[in-house]
Amino acid sequence: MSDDFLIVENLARRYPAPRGGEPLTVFEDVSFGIRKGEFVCIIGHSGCGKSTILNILAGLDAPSRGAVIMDGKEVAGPSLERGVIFQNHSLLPWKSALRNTAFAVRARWPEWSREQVLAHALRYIELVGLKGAEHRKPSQLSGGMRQRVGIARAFAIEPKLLLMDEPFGALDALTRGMIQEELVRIWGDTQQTVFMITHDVDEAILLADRVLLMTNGPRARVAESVRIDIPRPRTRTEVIHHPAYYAIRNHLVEFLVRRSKELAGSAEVEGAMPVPGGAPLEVNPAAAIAGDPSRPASRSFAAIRFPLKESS
Ligand SMILES: Nc1ncnc2c1ncn2[C@@H]1O[C@H](COP(=O)(O)OP(=O)(O)OP(=O)(O)O)[C@@H](O)[C@H]1O
Repeated sequence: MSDDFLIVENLARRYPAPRGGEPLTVFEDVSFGIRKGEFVCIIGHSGCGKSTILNILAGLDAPSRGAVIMDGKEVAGPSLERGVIFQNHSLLPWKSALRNTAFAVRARWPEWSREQVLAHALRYIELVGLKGAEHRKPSQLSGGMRQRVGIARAFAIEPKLLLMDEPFGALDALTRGMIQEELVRIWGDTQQTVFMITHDVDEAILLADRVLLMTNGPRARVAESVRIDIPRPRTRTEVIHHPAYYAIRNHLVEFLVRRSKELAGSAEVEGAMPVPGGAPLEVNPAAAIAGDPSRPASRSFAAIRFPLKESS
């Protein structure tokens, strides 16, 4: 029996065809596990079903087939045990940064006193670097600051599982980099279990313990689970100098450019057969160069962000 904290078993999501006909199978046979305290990113082309999977993990959507088990219990609806951060932080516009965070904290621990709630919320506001701006309303904050409030709010309720749907997608590169590093630090402090969608290969390498790679839809599946074998703590500047960095990066980019399409919709393609139970193939691109830091790193890919907006 698996000792994973989160178990995703043979998940499929189908939608009825708009005018009769064959239903649309967005993904099927999606199976993976996440250990407690693990940071897992998922990458795949636009439309393969990443947000749908995240919504199912959150309990905001239901699968057509399969199940999600968290901490031994089947996920059957939304719960404060799972915190979600979306690209649009959805803050309450009439409440300050502190009150937005406190609002969630009160919902999580209704028995707490007002002082306890505010002190707890303030701790997380400080953790995301917003001390001094805690009384500002969302309209008085920059996009990056608003996203930090969203992160503070999600971490403050100390969910058992934190789900993030492209949380930095709307931010400029500089702000994005700063907040990514803050997230690395906060995650290091809190050891949350995290599942995050990103289109940014470098972001995934900086943040994740493992990256799940999805084939193109329809009938998408998680084909590979790629280990990011780079020691922590990681910083953006140091991570790119690690000997394993380009091996990992090239593997991820190569999957997205070529194999995500080749493996799409078919488990019969040679090399694409998932291991029994639909679990993804375990890959460690760093293993080949482990113990050989002198090996020259290939730099064959320039900065690439996904999606490339293509169907299968
Ligand atoms: N209610 C619905 N009815 C029919 N099809 C739907 C519905 N909701 C989503 N879909 C389809 O499901 C597919 C997966 O959508 P989803 O948003 O999960 O993809 P994604 O991988 O997160 O995409 P992106 O990277 O662009 O955000 C899309 O093709 C979408 O058109």
